[in-house]
Amino acid sequence: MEQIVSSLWSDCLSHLQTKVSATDYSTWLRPLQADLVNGELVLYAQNQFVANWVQDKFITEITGLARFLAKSDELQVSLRVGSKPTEPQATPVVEKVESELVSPNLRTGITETLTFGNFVQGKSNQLAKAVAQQVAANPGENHCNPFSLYGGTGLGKTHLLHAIGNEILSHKPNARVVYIHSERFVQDMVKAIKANTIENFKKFYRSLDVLMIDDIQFFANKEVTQEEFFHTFNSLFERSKQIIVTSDVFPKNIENIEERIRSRLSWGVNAAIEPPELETRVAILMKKAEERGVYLEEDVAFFLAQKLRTNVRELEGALNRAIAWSNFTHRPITVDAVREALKDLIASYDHLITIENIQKIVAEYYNIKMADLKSKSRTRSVARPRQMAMALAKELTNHSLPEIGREFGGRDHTTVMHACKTISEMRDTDSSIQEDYTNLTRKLSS
Ligand SMILES: Nc1ncnc2c1ncn2[C@@H]1O[C@H](COP(=O)(O)OP(=O)(O)OP(=O)(O)O)[C@@H](O)[C@H]1O
Repeated sequence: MEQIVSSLWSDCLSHLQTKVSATDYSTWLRPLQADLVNGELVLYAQNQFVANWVQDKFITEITGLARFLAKSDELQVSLRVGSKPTEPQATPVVEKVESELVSPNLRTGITETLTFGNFVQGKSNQLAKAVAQQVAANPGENHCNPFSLYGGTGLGKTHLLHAIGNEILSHKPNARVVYIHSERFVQDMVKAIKANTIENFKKFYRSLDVLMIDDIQFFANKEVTQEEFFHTFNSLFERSKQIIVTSDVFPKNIENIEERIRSRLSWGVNAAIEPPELETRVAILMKKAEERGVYLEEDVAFFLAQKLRTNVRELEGALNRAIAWSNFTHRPITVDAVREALKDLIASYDHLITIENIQKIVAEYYNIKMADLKSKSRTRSVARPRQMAMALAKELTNHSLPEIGREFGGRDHTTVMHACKTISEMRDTDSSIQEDYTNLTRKLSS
């Protein structure tokens, strides 16, 4: 028991040493004495001042680490003033913690809620997901090691890493699996060098079963980190331990990373993740809303998915804003409400749609000439599409009414206003106009 506590606490100290300054470590943390009392990790400080300081500044970090290392989410950590009693106190609860402490497992940085189950699959990410599932089923197996996942920002790379981690741990709860963002890896390494604990750092990363490093492009120009990563990579790879990295571009094209690392990253398997297509964006929104216990109408999901086209993180952010707005105002989330609540965000996307583009798509859709939309003709076959194009220009761009009028053969702003009003009213009463409107917005936004 004594040995278990001291090993848990010394492991905690080794990690803390790489995370806090050398002064903090030697002043506040190293002098603490540890004991297990009724299944709780009790830290003894020599006086109240030290106890308060550690409580304020370090208790969250210590608790997190102790739970990871003990693999017990229930492990409590508390501070007391004084010295550790010579006779350790034990109760049956200790048995549980004790058995957990001896296991060599480690689960660091993995978010339990990011799983394969809540990763929405579409054409853009199905290969990446399939390879990720294969890696999770057979970590360390040669042809999938290393696994490099690459693609633009906010497209689900990190989500897939966590999903792999969770899947592996669900089958092998004792596996030592670590997820770390590359910037954090660099920071921890710098601290370890300063604190003279780099050997612990190296030992730690080389002892893992699965190492996942996110956004590895941040290693660019960091020669010392690259050197350490290179040796960690070799050490893990030689022992068939799984390495997974993500990057914003194809690994061979990451700039300012040593060639020997780039070439190693292409040894195994790589998969790209692309921006999701409209239907997948809608499905993601519906899933995220469901996870938050919110019912989202499909037309709202379509509206948001049409507006925000390239980044799932922003799409999710927009949904969160809409939900917050609805909670705050006690109003339901409708298309009009979302349009109003997210005006600024939507406007930033709208500049991508031009009046000229709208005229072209509308003319094609109604099989008329673009010039007709700008002409003086008042025949119905031209006037209605013109009104539709004006309404879409008002809806999907940031142009003012006079600006829109000018682009339609120099018409007055009241004509545009009238067109918007007519189309809006007809959408409520005439299903074919509503259908045209939906089809056209989809064409313009995808
Ligand atoms: N297919 C998907 N299904 C469900 N959620 C998704 C999907 N793709 C992305 N997300 C969500 O979008 C958000 C952003 O994804 P993530 O953080 O994984 O992006 P990333 O590709 O790692 O971005 P970055 O390169 O900026 O780190 C997360 O909340 C994630 O859960």
